[in-house]
Amino acid sequence: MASCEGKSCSTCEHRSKGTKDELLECKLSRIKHKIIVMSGKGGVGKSSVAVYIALALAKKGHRVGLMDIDLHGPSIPKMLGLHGLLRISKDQEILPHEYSPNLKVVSIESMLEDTDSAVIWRGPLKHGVIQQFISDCTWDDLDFLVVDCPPGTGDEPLSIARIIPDAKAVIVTTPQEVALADVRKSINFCKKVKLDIAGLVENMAGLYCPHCNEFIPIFRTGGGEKTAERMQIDFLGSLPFDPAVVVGGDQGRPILEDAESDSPFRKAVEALADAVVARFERNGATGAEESRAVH
Ligand SMILES: Nc1ncnc2c1ncn2[C@@H]1O[C@H](COP(=O)(O)OP(=O)(O)OP(=O)(O)O)[C@@H](O)[C@H]1O
Repeated sequence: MASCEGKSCSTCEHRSKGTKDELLECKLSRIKHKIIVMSGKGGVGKSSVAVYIALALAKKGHRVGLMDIDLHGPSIPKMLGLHGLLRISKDQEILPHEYSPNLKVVSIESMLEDTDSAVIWRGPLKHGVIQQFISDCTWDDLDFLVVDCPPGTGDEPLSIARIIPDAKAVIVTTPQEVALADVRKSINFCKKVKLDIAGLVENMAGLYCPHCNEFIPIFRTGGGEKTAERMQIDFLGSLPFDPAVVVGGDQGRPILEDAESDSPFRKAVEALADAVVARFERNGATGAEESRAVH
């Protein structure tokens, strides 16, 4: 079988003659770094973290794909103000939404006629949809693929860990000590499915008062860093709570788009993207090796 060697998979022999697995392998070989964003529990801001990491990486000049596999509650198109169904090319490839020249986005929501319809699929069917998403998408060459999973350790994270064996997990948590149990659950899941861990991100870590700029640690602070240390995984960074993130998410206009903004949230997102790049380009011990040391 001829390899793609930089040509589009839609024209290489994998599409017409290769097996599904060959096509998938071919597509994955063209994506340098794969990030799976996950969390032990819902509502910690996992999708927002996925969106802001992807946006910040794209703004720094990396070619980024953002994939929403939260099949039961996809939120990424809404957060980015993307409307309409995904188009299918004449070669039957899925054409992602082009949010910006460096950022392409696919979501299950953009494949459904009725976006309010509840998706009731069982594990094997979900696995097939996720596999097809990756192998049938025209991603071209990417520096980063950022995958947003539903909360918990169910079918979707399991499928994606199997489909993309060289991915690394970014685990999102909030600063409270009680979040520790959920982080431990995510780490155990990664160990079980042999998914490397890139590190931990703490979200909603305090609020800067919009009037006096005083820092208010709503959910306490520093819990994420302490947790990462205790679990022997990398701490990638902390994002403050910013009411503008909620408004931006609801209006489909992420706050990084505001060129004037010099907010603590924006600076924290940029630092987080730098930490992600450093983590993925660093040689040496992998997250899995580090997390294996956790008892
Ligand atoms: N740092 C932040 N500051 C302010 N609001 C935030 C922040 N992070 C997330 N939010 C808001 O919190 C809400 C939940 O965020 P999000 O949907 O990203 O969470 P999630 O963990 O992906 O949820 P789910 O469990 O449904 O997948 C959204 O309204 C989002 O705008």
